[in-house]
Order: sequence, then C-alpha cells, then structure tokens
Amino acid sequence: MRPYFVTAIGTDSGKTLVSALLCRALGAEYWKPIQCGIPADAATIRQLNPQTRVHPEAYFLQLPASPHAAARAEGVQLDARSLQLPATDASLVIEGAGGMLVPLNDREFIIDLVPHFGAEVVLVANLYLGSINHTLLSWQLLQQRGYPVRGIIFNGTPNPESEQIILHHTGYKKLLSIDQHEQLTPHLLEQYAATLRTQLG
Ligand SMILES: Nc1ncnc2c1ncn2[C@@H]1O[C@H](COP(=O)(O)OP(=O)(O)OP(=O)(O)O)[C@@H](O)[C@H]1O
Ligand SMILES: C[C@H](N)[C@H](N)CCCCCC(=O)O
Ligand SMILES: [Mg+2]
Repeated sequence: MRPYFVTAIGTDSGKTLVSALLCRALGAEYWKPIQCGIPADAATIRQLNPQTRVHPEAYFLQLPASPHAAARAEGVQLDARSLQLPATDASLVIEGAGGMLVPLNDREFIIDLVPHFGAEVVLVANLYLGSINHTLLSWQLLQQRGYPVRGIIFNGTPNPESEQIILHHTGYKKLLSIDQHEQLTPHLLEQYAATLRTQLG
C-alpha cells in the first residue's frame, strides 16, 4: 500500500491532528521526515495516540522556520534524495511541513517528497476567510503535477458554502470535516477516526 502524505494549504492547519486520526483509523505508523522547532509533531502524535508507532525524524532542526532556513542556520544541506522511507510492512502516514511549496533548499519543495516516496496525498484545508483561494491554489499545483490525491479533510469552524465550492471545483473526495474544538478529547479523536475509517474503507 502507498504511504499517505499529509499536506495542507498552509502551516498550523491541522496536519498533525489529521495524521493522528489517520494513524488511528488505519492502524498506521507515523513519520515526520523533517521537523523544524519544538515541540516536535512526533511528540504530539505520541500524546494523542500512545498506541501509534512513531519513526524518528530524518532531520530534527531547532529553528521553528521554513526547512530551508532552519537547515541553513545549522549548516545542514537538506536533499530529498537523502530521505529513505522507514523500513516497515505497516501502513505509513508521512507528515509534511507547512504548505506544499515550502522550500527544502534552493531547488526542491516539500511536495517533491510525494513522488520520491511514491505516496498518495491527503490535503488538509482550513475554513477561514481566504481559505477557498488557498485551497484552490493548492489543488491547481497538485493537478499540474499529476500527483494522486486520496481526498480532502476540512478543519475548523464549519463553513458548508466553502466546502461545497471547493468540492465542486476539485472533485476531491471529502474524507472528513473536523470542527474547531476547545479540547481534543480521546472520545472526539475516536469518533473522527471511526468516520475516517469508513470513508477510507
Ligand atoms: N479542529 C481543531 N480544534 C482544536 N484545535 C485544533 C484543531 N485543529 C488544529 N488544532 C490545533 O492547532 C494547532 C496547529 O495544528 P497542527 O499542529 O495539527 O498544525 P500543522 O499543520 O501540523 O502545523 P505544522 O506545519 O507546524 O506541522 C495545534 O495546537 C492543534 O492542536
Ligand atoms: C515551523 C512551522 N511550525 C512549520 N513546521 C514550518 C512552516 C514553514 C512555513 C514556510 C512558509 O510558507 O513561509
Ligand atoms: Mg504538524
């Protein structure tokens, strides 16, 4: 089975939350190849999903910045070719960093990891004012590149008009809508994972 690559229309969009839900839904393992700054997303996954196997980062950079800048600050050269999938027979959920055109270096972007890993994209889209534009720009990039997209997950205060027009244009399968919550309780995580399991099944 192809790994899932969780990307989004920007940073702080809910990729780590969605990755936790996918791991729960599929009994999958988690990997964030490039971490910039702390707390590490891997630590959040361990907190949300103590049962999920978490693979160590290939690059753990200290600066909470774009990977190309965080790497430069440490004299590290990021290169997609240096990244190898963790050895496992299980399903794997790979989390990107920020949005799709976040640079790894002067040549490559985070989204270049999708074909490198032979992955299928899960796109996380928020529902703030302005997110229709950001989501459709992300869709156009994925279309241009011809990458496989398993579906879209909406995250944030419900906005059915935004969801409808995004689904109309993209034709993506809606896998889930996650509401904005005061607290993400284990019960909520389980409910969302169950819905996701049905949609992916
Ligand atoms: N639906 C939601 N309800 C409540 N809090 C949320 C929700 N979605 C995300 N958050 C919170 O928003 C913050 C950012 O989410 P998250 O860390 O998943 O973003 P990200 O896309 O993984 O960011 P990065 O690009 O740094 O990896 C976190 O504190 C997370 O718990
Ligand atoms: C540090 C942060 N939480 C993310 N991991 C990286 C976000 C990079 C965003 C770069 C940009 O689009 O300007
Ligand atoms: Mg994250």
